[in-house]
Amino acid sequence: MSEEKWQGLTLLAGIVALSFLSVQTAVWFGKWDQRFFDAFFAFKVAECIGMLPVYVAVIFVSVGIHVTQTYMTQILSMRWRLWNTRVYLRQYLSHEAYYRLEHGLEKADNPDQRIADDLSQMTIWALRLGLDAIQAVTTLLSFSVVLWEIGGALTIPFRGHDIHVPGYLFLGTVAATLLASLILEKFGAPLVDADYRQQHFDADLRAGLLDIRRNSEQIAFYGGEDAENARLSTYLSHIATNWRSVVTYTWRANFVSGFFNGTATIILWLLLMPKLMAHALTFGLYSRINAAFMQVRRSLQWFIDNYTDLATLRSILQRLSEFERIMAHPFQKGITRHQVDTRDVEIRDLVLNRPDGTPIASIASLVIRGGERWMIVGPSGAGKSTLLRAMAGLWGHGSGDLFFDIRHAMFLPQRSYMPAGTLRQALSYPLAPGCHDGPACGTALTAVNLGPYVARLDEDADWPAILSPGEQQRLAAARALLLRPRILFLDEATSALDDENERLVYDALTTHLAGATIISVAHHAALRRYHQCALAIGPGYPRAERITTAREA
Ligand SMILES: Nc1ncnc2c1ncn2[C@@H]1O[C@H](COP(=O)(O)OP(=O)(O)OP(=O)(O)O)[C@@H](O)[C@H]1O
Repeated sequence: MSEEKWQGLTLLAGIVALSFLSVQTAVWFGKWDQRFFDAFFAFKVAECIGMLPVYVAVIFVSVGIHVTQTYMTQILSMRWRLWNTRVYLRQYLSHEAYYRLEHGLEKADNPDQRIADDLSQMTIWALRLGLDAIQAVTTLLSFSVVLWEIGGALTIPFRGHDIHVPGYLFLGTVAATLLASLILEKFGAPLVDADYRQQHFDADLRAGLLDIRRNSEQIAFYGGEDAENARLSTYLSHIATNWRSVVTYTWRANFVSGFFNGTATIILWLLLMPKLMAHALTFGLYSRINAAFMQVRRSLQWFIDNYTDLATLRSILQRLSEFERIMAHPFQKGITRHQVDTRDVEIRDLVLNRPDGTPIASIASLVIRGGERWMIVGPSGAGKSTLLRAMAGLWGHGSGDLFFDIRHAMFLPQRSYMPAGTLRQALSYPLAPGCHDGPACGTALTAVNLGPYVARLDEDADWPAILSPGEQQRLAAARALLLRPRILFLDEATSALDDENERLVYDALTTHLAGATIISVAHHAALRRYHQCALAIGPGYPRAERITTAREA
């Protein structure tokens, strides 16, 4: 077991031990109360004053126990949250789980919220409720014994016989509390469903707001404020409607529990009547019975009082386990990739299907020799990007085998990712910013006509917003120049460029990456001259065809 886990378990054991101690101090206070009030009402002033120093000392210890327990719980909660989040992040960021969650057959909504919020909520709720439950059980056990012992037996005369009911105070308390709890459960149950729905509606609103942030420019161009307002208003109205149910159900549940709490002492008084009639009750004894009664009642009622919180925890755990299941669910792997240590790319009997099994395209056996440059063409929707996804291991629907140097291949999509930070970070992605020296970065940027940005390499700015789509595509091409892959796949990676810049980028790629195998998905006919072969796929080409072998480059 890791040191982190040991530390966590030690903290947990410490908290549980403090919880036992805290119950024991409460038991001690009960006994002390009885002795003190008996002396108090017997006017034994000196005895009362003599008992106070011990009382103060035990208060000191009991407060210390309580605050230390809270402190340790907070530390454990944070450690557990960090540990859980690290585990989830590792899973989320491995085997393309983040991609599968968005594009797989089963999607998980708002993964960001699950990792950031649900995990934090889960640790807080699970610890609080778990420790409270332990405390409730310990309290129940300790005070049940007290109530059973000091309550004594009740003798009921019945047809000339005396029936003895042992521990009648305890049994009476349990019966009354369970009855009240059943009534409360009946009134509280709809609140659980309403709370669950509320979380969903809140998440919808958050996701809607996030959509606006992500697509602010597109929405602004369309002047979509009214449409967005209407969409968010719908979410808000769901929240408002459900909120009314939450408030109504809360009112009902609170009323019932408040009424029971207010009248609980009457039940105790009624239970104590036989003792009172037998003159077997002193104020000290009453005070001790009252304290034990309250503790037993509260701990029995704990599960009902926390019914909604337990339901919240259950729904969080449900969401997290669903998320975990989908994360662990691998892509359908009908298409197999094989690592080979050459620059060749070989496709064997490839069939690309949609997730529902309908065919998109098929390519019979084909070998692209190392250093060759191929263009993949075909009408929109023919399956060009899907072919590249299969090459990248992101598409498994279909069958066939792909052989190439997976470890030294690079993929440039149409929209390249720009991480936040400096331009050097964006340029070096996915490697660390220090991997390439200044002159190498400068040469790469200049080669793709981004020379003016060389001086700003270390500027931390919102580069995705500053760089135009065409500049971002050129920056991505510069990444390839720096990374020097053996095989480069481009999926409309120059679609946003004018002819002149597109020519510049392809000139740079073919010159700097001489010897690399380049496979481009592109619509621009002008790009044909940079490729020796073209592979057409689509409905007009049931099998892929080599439509030209002329060396035009
Ligand atoms: N996740 C998906 N679920 C279902 N169908 C999909 C999915 N992704 C792609 N498709 C379908 O697969 C087909 C091929 O899509 P693909 O993106 O590969 O086309 P393309 O040839 O690259 O088109 P374009 O030239 O317009 O970029 C399309 O009919 C598309 O609707």
